[in-house]
Amino acid sequence: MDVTISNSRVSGRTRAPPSKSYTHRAVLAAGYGDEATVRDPLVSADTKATMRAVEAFGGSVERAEDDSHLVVEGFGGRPGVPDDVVNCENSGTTMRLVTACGALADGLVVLTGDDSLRSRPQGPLLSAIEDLGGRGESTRRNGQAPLVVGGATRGGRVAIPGDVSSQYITALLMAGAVTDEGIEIELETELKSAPYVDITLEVLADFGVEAERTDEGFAVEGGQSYAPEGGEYAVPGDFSSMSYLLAAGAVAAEADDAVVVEGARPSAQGDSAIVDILESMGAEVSWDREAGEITVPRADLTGTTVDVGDTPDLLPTIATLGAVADGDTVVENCEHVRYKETDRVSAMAEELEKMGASVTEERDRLTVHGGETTLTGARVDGRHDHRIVMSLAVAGLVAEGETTVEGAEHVDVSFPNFFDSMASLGVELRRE
Ligand SMILES: O=C(O)C1=C[C@@H](OP(=O)(O)O)[C@@H](O)[C@H](O)C1
Ligand SMILES: C=C(OP(=O)(O)O)C(=O)O
Repeated sequence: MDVTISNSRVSGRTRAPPSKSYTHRAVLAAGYGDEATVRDPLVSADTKATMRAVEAFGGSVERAEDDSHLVVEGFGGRPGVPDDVVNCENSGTTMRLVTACGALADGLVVLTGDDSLRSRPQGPLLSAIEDLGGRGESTRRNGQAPLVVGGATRGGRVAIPGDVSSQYITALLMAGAVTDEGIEIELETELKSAPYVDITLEVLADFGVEAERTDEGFAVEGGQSYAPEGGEYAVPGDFSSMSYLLAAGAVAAEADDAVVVEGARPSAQGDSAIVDILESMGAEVSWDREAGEITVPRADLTGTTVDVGDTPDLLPTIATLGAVADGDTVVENCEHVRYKETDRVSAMAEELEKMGASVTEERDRLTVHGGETTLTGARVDGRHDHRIVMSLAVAGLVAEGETTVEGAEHVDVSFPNFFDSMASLGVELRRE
């Protein structure tokens, strides 16, 4: 599907979808347990992949008709051996979390995914599983999926790099809790995307599982059981998804009106940094934390410098904001953003350039030279990547003329009703 966006003004209220990261963890945590209800889940292409994996391991996931909750019957600690290959489609989180879970099976589990997922790095997690006495192999021996894992790993001590994906740590902590020996993780390099491990520790604690940060990394004891208090777990709103709505307000709100985004209760999400980033660019954002509402009026944005070591998913949003702002916006510490659904550093540089922006790309840094030209509508490629699609759609709000984003259906990965939300804020768009 292509979506064509006209230069538009926005105003009114909208609600952020539930968090993808929390939903993945809650569904798998419930899978490791006996039974739990997950309230306000994100039901999207990626989280459905995790739900199917829980079913493949012997659990079941029943969706309420209105998707207001899920009832998950778990596989009770140790996963069964699936009848078939587990297809994680486009979801890195699913593949990493399910790889470590699959290594607990008393048999072999085969994991695959789409073209994008089969090009993302899994090598450090496979090596960690082998070091823990399990089997962790890439069929092509290139550290990428398809993967074969299993061998009923008992846990132990393992060293792993922290600068490729924090999802390896999340995966080992979640699986480690049900091993015999527990897992101690030593970080060989600095941890990037660290707030995502904080999210994991928060969800584990809410499911009654103890894990901790140590001097060397992280540790989880074995022999634990997953069970949320009262049998229920509620998912908070998603700040990465929210970033597009807030950015839309900052670049295109009506002169006398603002955009109000609901579902913004504080949580461990690093991507709530979008509020500070917008403020540092000159937007007057107000966040009522108790009500969970963020209000953003339009602002004349100025460039800023952002280190995205902790917040890789914000890079596409910041790049778009930088293209609209006056002066340079520098995104630093972004090499790990190249290992996502696509290389998002290059993707944003090349697609914004098609709209007339001036951008300098370096391995670990992206500089958007704002204010040099006005953005012009163009035909841009969403790169089969939900975040590239949504960021380019926001740029389209202020570009002269029409912007067509190709492959816009990929928003279904994290924010299935993104274009409905944009239309409800007043964006003029056509889906073809
Ligand atoms: O654990 C998670 O839920 C995620 C961790 C991050 O990935 P990395 O740890 O690979 O940077 C992030 O980019 C991804 O969207 C979601
Ligand atoms: C990188 C992302 O997710 P995943 O790693 O789960 O594919 C994302 O949502 O931006």
